Order: sequence, then structure tokens, then C-alpha cells
Amino acid sequence: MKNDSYILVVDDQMANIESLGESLADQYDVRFALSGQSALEVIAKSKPDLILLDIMMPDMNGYEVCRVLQSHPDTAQIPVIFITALATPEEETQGLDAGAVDYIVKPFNPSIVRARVRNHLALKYANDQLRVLSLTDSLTGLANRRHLFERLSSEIEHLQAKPETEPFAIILIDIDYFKRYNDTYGHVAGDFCLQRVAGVIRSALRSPADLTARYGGEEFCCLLHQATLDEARQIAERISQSVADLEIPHLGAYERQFVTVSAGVAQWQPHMAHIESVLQAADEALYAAKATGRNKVVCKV
Ligand SMILES: Nc1nc2c(ncn2[C@@H]2O[C@H](COP(=O)(O)OP(=O)(O)OP(=O)(O)O)[C@@H](O)[C@H]2O)c(=O)[nH]1
Repeated sequence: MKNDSYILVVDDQMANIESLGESLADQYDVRFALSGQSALEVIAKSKPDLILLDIMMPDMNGYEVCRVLQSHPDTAQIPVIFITALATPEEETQGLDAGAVDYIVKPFNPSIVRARVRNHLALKYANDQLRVLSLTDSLTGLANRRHLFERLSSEIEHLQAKPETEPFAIILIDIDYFKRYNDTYGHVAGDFCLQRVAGVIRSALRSPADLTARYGGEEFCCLLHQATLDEARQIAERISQSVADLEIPHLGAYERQFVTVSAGVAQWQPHMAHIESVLQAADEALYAAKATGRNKVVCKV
């Protein structure tokens, strides 16, 4: 039965490509590249689930292709199986050391190639799922703190490489009087409230380049890619209004009687040295929002 997995076969010999294609095309979406360089171009456009890679190719050999893939976080997780005429133990060791998950010597046996491809795809999907789980907050489905910090680091790296681009901004959002909410309605209702607020925050984002994370218990963080302080403030205002519009009853919230949030907004500044600096700036703004009446947005200028 055919599944959606996309396998890229990279080989400079058409005959090898054809025989591998015959072995796999009834089960997978098999595509081809005739050189290392064109393989990298194909991969940049659409990421394969697995790569079958020849080693001896004229312009760029398979070891080099493998090293380039390993050096980019976007492609490092793609399993590579070398399929090659180089048959000594030293060559096989070198291939596995370069980052390949497996090594098949030509002439290959089609049913062994099929079995190895199937096993490595299963492992890859299990790893993908584990990675998603390790980056997701299980209660709200938002990104977790680890994911947020990974993304903040890559935003900062990007800005260090291209300082002329607009920096990112962040919004820290905290539910007001949430301890009193739990005390009044119970922990299960508290969890449900967190999920509803998370849903509002998620839908306020502009594009997949932005990220919403659960930062702590009842605290959330939006990472807004290339956003001015004013854009971030508007998004925070929208979130604050949308949470209020949910009208989740909260008898412990003094005169407001509904669940509200406070938010602190800050933008990354070139003089900042660490991730913590921008988080601290947003935290100070959040503190000011809390200290001056809650249910409001404060920007750190
Ligand atoms: N239901 C539920 N409650 C949580 C969770 N994580 C943290 N909390 C609760 O969130 C509450 C946070 O309380 P505080 O930090 O005192 O803040 P607050 O009551 O919102 O007060 P202000 O922030 O000053 O408005 C605590 O009672 C925590 O137990 C969770 O996953 N589920």
C-alpha cells in the first residue's frame, strides 16, 4: 500500500536511480536528484522523510552532503541511508560517523532496502512525535518553555547575523487573581480557564513565524517575529479585550467579576546581551500592569 512518505534518492547513475525507484515507488513518493548540489536544492524546497544517498559523486560527494544536512537544524533530523559501492569496514564507519543512520552496499537486495527504509521511517516518525511532545505544553497545547527558549535563541542568532532587520517583541500575559479563581471554582475549572485563555492568545497571532508559549503556571508568552513595540502593544490589547469578552465568571476578581489578564510588552534591543534581558524588561512591564490595577497592558520603552 502506498503511503505519503517522501523519499529522495541521490545518485549520479541513472541506472541506480531507476532500480531504487522500482523497488520503492509502489510504496512511497520517490523523487530523484543526480548530484549532491541539486539534492540540497531539492531539499531546501521540500524536506524529504528519508534520503538514500550515494557517496561517490563528481561535484560534491555523499559525505559532504550529509555534513551540510547535519549542520542545519532544519535538516539535521532527516534520516540518511548511504547506498554505495564503497564496501570496506573503514568506509562504512566513515559513513556512519558522518551522521547516516544506515549503510547499504551495492549491489543491493531490493527487499532488504525496502525493509531498512520501512524501519527507519518508523523510527523517524516516532522521533518526530517525541520532539513535538517535548516542546508542547500538555494542558494548553501551546509551546512549552523549552520551545520558547529555543525560538528566542534562534531569533537572537538571526538578529546577530542580520542586525538591520526589525527585532522581535514579546508579550508576557498573566491571568489576574488566578489563585482566587482556583480557590473559588476548584483546580479543574482553573485548568479549563487556562485552556480558554490559551485559545484566545493562540488566535491573536499574526503568522506561523510568531509563537505562543505557556511560560509558567498562569503565565503565557507571545514571541512576535519582527514586530515593533507598537504592533506588539496592539496585539496585547486585542488579547486582553478578547479574554474579557469571554466573560468567564470570577467572583474573586473584586469589582470586575470576570477573568481578565495583565500584560507586559518589550522589544529586543541591540544592546541586550541575553534572552533574560528581554524577558526581564517584559516582566517589569507586567509588574507595573499588576501594580497599577491589573486588566491592562504596559509597554517597556
Ligand atoms: N488550575 C491550575 N492552577 C494553576 C496551574 N499552574 C499554576 N496554577 C495556580 O495559579 C495561581 C497563581 O497565583 P499567584 O501567582 O498568587 O497569582 P494570582 O493569584 O493570579 O495574583 P496576581 O497575578 O497578582 O493577579 C496559583 O494558585 C497556582 O496554584 C495549573 O496548571 N492549573
